[in-house]
Amino acid sequence: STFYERYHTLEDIYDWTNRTFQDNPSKITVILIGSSYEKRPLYALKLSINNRPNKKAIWIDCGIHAREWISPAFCLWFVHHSLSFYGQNQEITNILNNMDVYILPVMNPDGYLYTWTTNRMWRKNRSVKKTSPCIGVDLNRNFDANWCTEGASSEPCSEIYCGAFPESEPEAQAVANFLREHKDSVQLYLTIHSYSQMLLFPYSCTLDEAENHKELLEMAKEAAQKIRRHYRSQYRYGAGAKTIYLAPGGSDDWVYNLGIKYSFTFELQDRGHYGFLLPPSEISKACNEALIAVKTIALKVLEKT
Ligand SMILES: Nc1ncc(C[C@H](C[SeH])C(=O)O)cc1Cl
Ligand SMILES: [Zn+2]
Ligand SMILES: [Zn+2]
Ligand SMILES: [Zn+2]
Repeated sequence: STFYERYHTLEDIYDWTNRTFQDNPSKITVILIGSSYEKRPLYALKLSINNRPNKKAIWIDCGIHAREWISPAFCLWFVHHSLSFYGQNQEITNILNNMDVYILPVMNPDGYLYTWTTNRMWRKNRSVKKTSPCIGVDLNRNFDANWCTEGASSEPCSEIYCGAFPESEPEAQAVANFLREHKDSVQLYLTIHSYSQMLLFPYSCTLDEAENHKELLEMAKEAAQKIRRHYRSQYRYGAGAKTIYLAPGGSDDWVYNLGIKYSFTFELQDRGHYGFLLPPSEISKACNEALIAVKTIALKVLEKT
């Protein structure tokens, strides 16, 4: 439907969340995992097709960075595709028969709203610090992974401000708490960003290699190859520090160190032509590419366990 080929306001996404639950009460549950700095709810959808005992799970968060609008669009796209094609598409059927999926469409609702009302290029959350006129923490520098070392800034006015301390921000704390509670069932962590068309995995916070580096590289490579074959788009892939930049405090690194060994950051379309301002006409291609990557990686995780 064309609903999924448009960007949606925060209000629309809350309404969509509710409607999706109402329309699929046996497959969807809505979980309040916390609230934002400005007290907006952080709702995650749990997609669970059957109640097979001790099923494993996938976690997908979107919208950690406010201006990266293609990210929440993908979370909605993923839920829609899963519900529409379960039982028809062999890959999604296989994944959902064996795994539950937690989807957090907007991890940074205050920032997302701000990009609709005030500043389209906003990145951070909207937390206020008494001792500074500047607002916001980069939520992807606020996790406890080499926190606030090189690649982040302790300056509140910086776009990569790490916050007062690890998990100082309620949005980061909500996700970290949920994953700490569910680390034994969540096997695959995906966090969706834009832009630059990359499939990244730990570490970004250090140049050291992750202990399952070869495995992660193989999975990312296979996903990038499938995207190229189906959509002729080039996605670069590799460990974050070498592939994009050295940066500490990211969610993927923290989740990895928590023990969830399959952890990826997707940077979706494009490569800079439109950048964060990817037009709605490009949403379907961008989301279908991301979908291929999610399916490829999820199926490989299934094979391994
Ligand atoms: N662990 C990480 N993984 C990926 C990235 C890249 C994103 C791209 Se917008 C960022 O800069 O926050 C950054 C970090 Cl700190
Ligand atoms: Zn549709
Ligand atoms: Zn980002
Ligand atoms: Zn980015």
